[in-house]
Amino acid sequence: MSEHATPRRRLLACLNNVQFAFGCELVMQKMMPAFVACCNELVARWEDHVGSDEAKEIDVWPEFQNLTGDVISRAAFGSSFSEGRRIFQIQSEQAQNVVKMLNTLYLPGFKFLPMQLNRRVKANAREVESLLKGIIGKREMAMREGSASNDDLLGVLMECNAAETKEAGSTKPIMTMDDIIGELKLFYFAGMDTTAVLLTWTLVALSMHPEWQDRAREEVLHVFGDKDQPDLDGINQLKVVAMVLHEVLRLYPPVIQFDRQTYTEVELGGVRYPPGVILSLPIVFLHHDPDVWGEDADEFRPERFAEGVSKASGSSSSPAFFPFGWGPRVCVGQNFALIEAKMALSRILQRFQFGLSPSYRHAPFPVSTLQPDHGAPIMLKKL
Ligand code: HEM
Repeated sequence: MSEHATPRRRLLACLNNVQFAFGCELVMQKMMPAFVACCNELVARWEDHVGSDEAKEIDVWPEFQNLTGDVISRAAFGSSFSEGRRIFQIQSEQAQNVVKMLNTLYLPGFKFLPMQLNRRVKANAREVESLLKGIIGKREMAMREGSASNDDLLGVLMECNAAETKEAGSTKPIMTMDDIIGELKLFYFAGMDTTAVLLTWTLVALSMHPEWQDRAREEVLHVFGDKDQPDLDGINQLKVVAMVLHEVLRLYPPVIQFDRQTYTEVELGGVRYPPGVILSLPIVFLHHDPDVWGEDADEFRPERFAEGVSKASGSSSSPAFFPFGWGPRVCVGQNFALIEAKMALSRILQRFQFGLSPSYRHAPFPVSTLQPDHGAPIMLKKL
């Protein structure tokens, strides 16, 4: 990296290292126990819930939010998991508080008034910061003593930060404590509900299409049998499950659009845009475009992805499948999310048969992600 690199560019380099880490088989191998533990806890809880009854209803949407929150906590903080879990609970509450704030009448300066909600938001923010500072402080000390592990996200970030700081010949760390706290908070927001909605819509789709549920289960049982610790090798062999997840990501992209801002004058589709123009990429519309996907664009047909993502959109020459964004700012957690989803789905398919509850109402609704507006009540039956 050039010596003229700005702190922001170096910070991005750290983030790219995280992307590399999540793409790296060795790091993902180290995170597998966290995934297995959380998925097995979920399956055990569902088994208790169903008991010996014929079939029992469960709203899988909050269940998957808990699962993905737990996974992020464990993957991000390793042994400091319990403090991580508390941070996840507060962050979830903060997200609801933000929605409440957005739903109140906006008055300038409102957020500075000592209202109950404002006080709660500030107290939560202080608690998260202090918990994160505690965890980071402990890890810094362990790094100095040479006893820190780098098999969690915090370890990867701190190790990259130390290496980048050394390379820059700087006496001050490239990423400050506040930067690291900001990145960790971002990982909760970016990685929790996105993966939870992916899993939720997958269970809904497989309930609506039992033939695909059977095919996916057949594959999982073929690869893992009744093994309760699915491994990365097996996860990488799951072709039908991957096709199903891609088709769900196409029909119900968790992030329905993302924006880009021009920083120089650019020409796009014959139109010249000056710097500073915000362009929105409507992922959800592209994913449902019949010109790209064919007349059955709105139908659930995982076989589109049988020959991989690039061949799925037929004759279209431009990329039309963007669930994780595109380009240098593509989602750093896509590998993480897909492994997590495959693992959870494998464990569920091994143990349960499922279908929609009569109380289910299909209402995908964009909040921050494309969420089920009335939850996702599913009937579960032990196999
Ligand atoms: C199904 C699950 C997920 C979906 C659909 C998803 C989607 C996205 C999208 C569309 C973006 C914006 C990309 C762009 O602007 O080009 C993004 C960014 C990001 N995602 Fe994900 N994401 C998922 C899971 C995760 C997970 C599990 C993590 C963390 C463990 C994560 C961390 C991030 C981060 C940190 C960014 C910002 C990257 C940057 O600004 O450079 N995501 N994600």
